[in-house]
Amino acid sequence: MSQSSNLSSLSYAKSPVVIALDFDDIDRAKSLVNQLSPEQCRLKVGKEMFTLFGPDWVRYLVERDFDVFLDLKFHDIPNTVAKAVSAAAKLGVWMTNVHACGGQDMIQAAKEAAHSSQSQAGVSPPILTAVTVLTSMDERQFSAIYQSNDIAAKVLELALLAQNSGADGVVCSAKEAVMLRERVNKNFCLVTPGIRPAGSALDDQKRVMTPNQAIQAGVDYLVIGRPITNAPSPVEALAQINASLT
Ligand SMILES: O=c1ccn([C@@H]2O[C@H](COP(=O)(O)O)[C@@H](O)[C@H]2O)c(=O)[nH]1
Repeated sequence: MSQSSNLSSLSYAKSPVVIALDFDDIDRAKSLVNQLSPEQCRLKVGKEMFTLFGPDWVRYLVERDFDVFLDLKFHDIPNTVAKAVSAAAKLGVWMTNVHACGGQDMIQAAKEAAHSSQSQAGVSPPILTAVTVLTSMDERQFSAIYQSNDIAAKVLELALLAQNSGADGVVCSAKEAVMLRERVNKNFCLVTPGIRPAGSALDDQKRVMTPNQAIQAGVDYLVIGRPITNAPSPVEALAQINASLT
């Protein structure tokens, strides 16, 4: 089945897969991007590629009409985060994010910055998401920080804080999606890294689900890096993931 016919069986105009482009070699990244189309996937630029290659790399992807998630997880005083989000919005990114534990004032400042910058730049404002508890955390690591084993309760607390502060959604594990879907607004967006097709290496991810389990749990966007980028054929790996979504 072709990639486009795989997608036509879904209810999305575009695939919900966001490929995490975590490369230290820009030529390898470009070679992959040049084999992809904006209907097959969105693209995520994180700390590694942004630090190595900067805003020009983001512009390269935006100019090719990809929805770009700038995943820099801002966490600082409100003024600093607002200015960083404003800069991201002016790059024309589709989504950017902050850490929810930066608090209400920081998230509100980020949201206001996203909206005011987009009107100056004449582009749509980026979706603003807030990171709850990293998907690389298990109960052992979590309890060393929070003196509790209840990751789901902290994810819910941070998601409600984010929602009440104006964020459009959260980054969480798909394991928390069913619980969140019952408690957050219908259009609050759930973005989930820690996605592993059955049989894939977990790497440093701890709270994982398969792509289709995540979609069934109510996730909006699946962030997937190494299972695609380290595959013998990343394009084929993406096609198989898209085809697995029901
Ligand atoms: O809680 C989080 C937040 C962000 N990430 C990012 O997602 C990708 C996941 O890549 P994989 O190779 O599929 O593990 C990566 O860029 C992380 O920085 C996350 O994993 N968990």
